[in-house]
Amino acid sequence: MSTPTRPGSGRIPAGPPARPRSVRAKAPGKVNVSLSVGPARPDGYHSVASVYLAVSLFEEVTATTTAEPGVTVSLSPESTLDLEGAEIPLDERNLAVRAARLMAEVSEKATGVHLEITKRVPVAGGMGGGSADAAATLLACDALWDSGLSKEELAHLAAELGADVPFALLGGAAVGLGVGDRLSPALASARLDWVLVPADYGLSTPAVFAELDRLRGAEGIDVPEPTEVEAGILAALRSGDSGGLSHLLVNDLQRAAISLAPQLRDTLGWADSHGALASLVSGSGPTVAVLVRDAAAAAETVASLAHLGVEAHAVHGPVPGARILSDTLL
Ligand SMILES: C[C@@](CO)(OP(=O)(O)O)[C@H](O)COP(=O)(O)OP(=O)(O)OC[C@H]1O[C@@H](n2ccc(N)nc2=O)[C@H](O)[C@@H]1O
Ligand SMILES: Nc1ncnc2c1ncn2[C@@H]1O[C@H](COP(=O)(O)OP(=O)(O)O)[C@@H](O)[C@H]1O
Repeated sequence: MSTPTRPGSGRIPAGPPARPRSVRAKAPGKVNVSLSVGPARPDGYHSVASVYLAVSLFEEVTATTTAEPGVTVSLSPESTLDLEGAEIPLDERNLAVRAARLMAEVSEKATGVHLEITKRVPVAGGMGGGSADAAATLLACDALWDSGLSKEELAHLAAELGADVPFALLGGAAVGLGVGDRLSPALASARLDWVLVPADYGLSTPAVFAELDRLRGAEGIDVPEPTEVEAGILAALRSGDSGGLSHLLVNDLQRAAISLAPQLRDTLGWADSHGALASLVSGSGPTVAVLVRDAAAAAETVASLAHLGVEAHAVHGPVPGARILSDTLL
């Protein structure tokens, strides 16, 4: 994969372009339909084999050139999440800010930029919301600064930002190997319906991986490779066979997430006794992804949960990866 060259070396030149410009992009959240986790590697990451599915809950990022150099970020009041308790850093730790800075390093015409993020994907929920922000920002800044990076170059930058960022760029369905960043797109056009049940707390991804290591103790674990399970999942995704898929969902991180948040058992149990085809914790959790028969079943499940005071989301997948929505001279 080619590495973009870095003319700016991280320096963001002062001064606005001739006319301010604003680019809006969106990128989807994801569910890990399968997630097999191998042993910890020397760099602290774990090898994984995962089938990713992009779902119809989108983050949006509007990148606007500014007169001041540097990158600033804010959260849009259009966000559908309750952002009160969500711990989203609004400084250089924000994944969108990191994405803009990285893009500035490789863009001749980088300017100061303000990022406004519309949050819809549960924060620290195992659905890759921050990764979607980063993917949308890469695409928006690429357009804003006429960087003209290839898909390959964008994917390379995405992998520098986090294991899940390349998939948020790509979207659809894909098998992820390595740390999840080595992606092979899967043929999947049939629609699958899900209900996403967010929790009112988050789980830290590194903490969940560490808990899995603790629970496994000295168990010998092999580096995961795609098996018949992944092949079966891909076949089910191709044909939209939700019944077949329901027997194949697997997430090695689920027991670690449950160990840290035992109340997850209640959500999984509720889904199984209320008509779900299957349910599993998404990624490192705590969002629970419930596979249902069709859109009507999804609406019924959301309504039943609403009676219990739980706000869930009816979504479907696969959906496309990061896309530009608008590009405006102000
Ligand atoms: C578990 C998964 C499943 O898709 O998603 P989430 O539940 O976070 O959405 C991913 O592997 C998360 O990807 P992402 O959230 O991008 O992780 P990163 O920011 O790159 O890594 C955060 C930390 O998670 C741990 N980590 C992440 C990925 C991986 N394959 N092995 C790991 O051990 C490492 O401790 C790393 O320092
Ligand atoms: N743009 C962002 N949106 C949400 N969280 C972010 C963002 N940038 C950094 N973070 C930090 O990353 C953590 C994990 O974020 P998120 O992507 O929502 O969850 P997950 O990794 O479980 O999919 C958050 O708890 C937050 O501290």
